[in-house]
Formats: sequence, structure tokens, C-alpha cells
Amino acid sequence: MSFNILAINPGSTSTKIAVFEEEKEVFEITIRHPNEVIEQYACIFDQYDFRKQIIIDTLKEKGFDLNTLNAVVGRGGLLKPIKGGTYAVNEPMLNDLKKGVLGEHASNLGGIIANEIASQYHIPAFIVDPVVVDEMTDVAKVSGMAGVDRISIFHALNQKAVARRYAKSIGKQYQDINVIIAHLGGGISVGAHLKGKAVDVNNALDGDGPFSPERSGGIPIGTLTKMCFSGEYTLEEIKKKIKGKGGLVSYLNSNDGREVEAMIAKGDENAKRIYEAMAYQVSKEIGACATVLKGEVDAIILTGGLSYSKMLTNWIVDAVQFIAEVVVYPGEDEMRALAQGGLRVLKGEETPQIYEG
Ligand SMILES: Nc1ncnc2c1ncn2[C@@H]1O[C@H](COP(=O)(O)OP(=O)(O)OP(=O)(O)O)[C@@H](O)[C@H]1O
Ligand SMILES: CCCC(=O)O
Repeated sequence: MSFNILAINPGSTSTKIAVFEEEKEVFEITIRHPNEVIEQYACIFDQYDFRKQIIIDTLKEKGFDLNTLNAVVGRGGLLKPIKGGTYAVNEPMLNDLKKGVLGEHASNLGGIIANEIASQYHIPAFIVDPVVVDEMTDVAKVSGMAGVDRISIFHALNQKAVARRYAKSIGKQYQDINVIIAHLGGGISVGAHLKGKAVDVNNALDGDGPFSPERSGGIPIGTLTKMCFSGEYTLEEIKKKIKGKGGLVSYLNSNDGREVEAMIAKGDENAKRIYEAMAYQVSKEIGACATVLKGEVDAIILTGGLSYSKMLTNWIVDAVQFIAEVVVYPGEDEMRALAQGGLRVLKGEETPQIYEG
């Protein structure tokens, strides 16, 4: 018997859906949501009906028969910290996704919508490697200020998918290799993966690690603290400076690597300095991860949309190739990773994990 899986990946400006027949992608569709539509909703959960309906309508337009599905898999969101793997959607998870226990993220809707569609067709719903996957060692969690722990929030789904892909390419299992993975997207996360576990990674959502197209990354906290108490900014304004209007946006008013490269091509020296600084910070973070793995690194993997950029990846390769071979997997393969996570459970290769809440 072959299994059919619907994968749902809600992002900040789009919802991606894909149908897989086992490993084979039948189709993938990206439904874009213009800013003026998204802005009508006060919080992520308020978008639930609109996003669910648009998925069902799109599948109908495509002539796809939902009765042929064996499972629905959604990208999981800001749950309480959990270890990696495939999780069956359950009540504690739905409650936490609705409440946004760790905050608002479009992927909070993934599990909720997957569950709604799956229950109509009496099939299981799963989430796979949500952004809160936490495999950090105890020592990595110490921040330097009692009461403030370092937190693992990163592109777990894509990082683990590319780690498995690299392992397969060298005839090994993810559990047998040590890799450093830099996901270079709208947000940037750099993870040290030790034998199948992301034992250290920067929190890509909250002022930690390298800056990214839209996020500030870690910045000098003394200066930030003064800004916070200057009376010049509201809490919301400061949060926006860290996430949304930080990074490339704050310096160059663009979150698009291609636009920045066009500025550089026209001779804009400041654009070059900032873009190179982003590569510099990513390289430094990779160097830090090499120490976490005590120098035993099989490969450094660059992935995410910015990895399409030769300019950026060349700077990084130049700085870190002394550590290990650098492999570039541009873009992301999250839809396949979601489907594969569901498939591993349907085939009995993995037992679904239970979210305790
Ligand atoms: N060929 C390219 N050259 C330079 N930059 C590129 C290229 N293709 C995509 N990018 C940049 O990649 C970034 C988006 O990456 P990606 O699509 O992985 O992000 P996202 O999915 O929006 O966010 P995230 O990866 O954090 O979830 C943008 O800055 C985009 O301009
Ligand atoms: C933190 C991973 C997902 C994102 O960048 O939004």
C-alpha cells in the first residue's frame, strides 16, 4: 500500500501546501497572502478560518480528492520546548498552539489546521520538528545572567532535513555524523549537530546569533538597555527593531538579498560593508559551533534562500573552510521534510512522540 500525505506549512506571508505519494511530490502550491489581508487580523490564531478555507478551496480547484489521504502533517509552531521528531497532534498541543504559549508564529497554525482536516477524514494529524525543538546541552543554556536561559528556537525542520540529506549522500545516518548547519533565510540560525542532535543553536527569533535580512541578532545590550529606557520607543517599536525591522532592513531598507546585491553592483560601498558583515557574523557563529563539536566536524552545510547567493556563500566558505568541507544546499525542502516525517510514522519506522504540554 502506498501512503498519500498532505503537508501544510503556514509562513508569515504565504501558506504552502503539498501532496506527496510516499516520497514522490504530486504537487506543491504556494498561496501568497498580501500584507493588507494579513494586517486585518489582530493575532495569528485569528487567521485560522481564512487560512483553512483557502487550503480547502485550493485543493478543490486542483481537483484533489481529500478522501485519498492517509495523513495530514503541519509545520509545528512555538510550543513548549520538545525534542526533535514527529508528534501526533493532541489536545495539550492544540491548546498551547492556540494560546501561543511561547509567542506568535505563523507555524502555530500548522498543527491546528492539519488536525481539523485530518479529523474530518478520520486520519492522523502530525507535526514534525517544530521551531522549538530543544536538544541543547545544559551547559549551552547558561546565558551569563541568572534567571535568563538561552533558548533553542531555530529552523529545526530544514536543518534536520539537510543533515539527513548530507548523511545519505555520504552513505551514513544523521545519527553518525557531526555537522554545523547555517540556515540563511529571512531569519538566520546556526546549529551544532552532534550525532543527530542540535546540541547548540542561536535563538533565531529573539536577538541571538548573527543578524539576518530582517532581524538584529545579538547586539550590545548596554546600548539596547539605554534605548529601552530612553522614553523614545515603545515596547512594540523595540521588538520591531529586533525582529522585522532589524538586520539588512535597518541598514539598507531591504530584506531582499538580491536587491542588496544590485546595490553593491551599482557601487554602493555601504551595502557591501553591511552584506559582508552578515557573512562575517555567520562565519563567526560557525567557528563557535566548531568548538562545541571540539573540532570534530564532518561538514559545514549552508542552506536557506540566501545560500543561492554566490557572493555571500563565497565570503563564508573563505572564512570557514579550514574547519571542514562546506556543502551548499540552497533554499529549503520543508514540504518534503514534513511529508517524510509523517511517512516514517505511517510506515512504522518511527513511533510518534507525545506532546505533554
Ligand atoms: N539568488 C539569491 N541571491 C541572493 N539572495 C537571495 C537569492 N534568492 C533568495 N534570496 C534571499 O533569501 C532570503 C529569503 O530566504 P528564505 O526564502 O529561506 O526565507 P523565508 O522562508 O522567508 O524565512 P526563513 O528561512 O527564516 O523561514 C531573502 O533575503 C531573499 O532575498
Ligand atoms: C525561527 C525559525 C523560523 C523563522 O525564522 O521564522
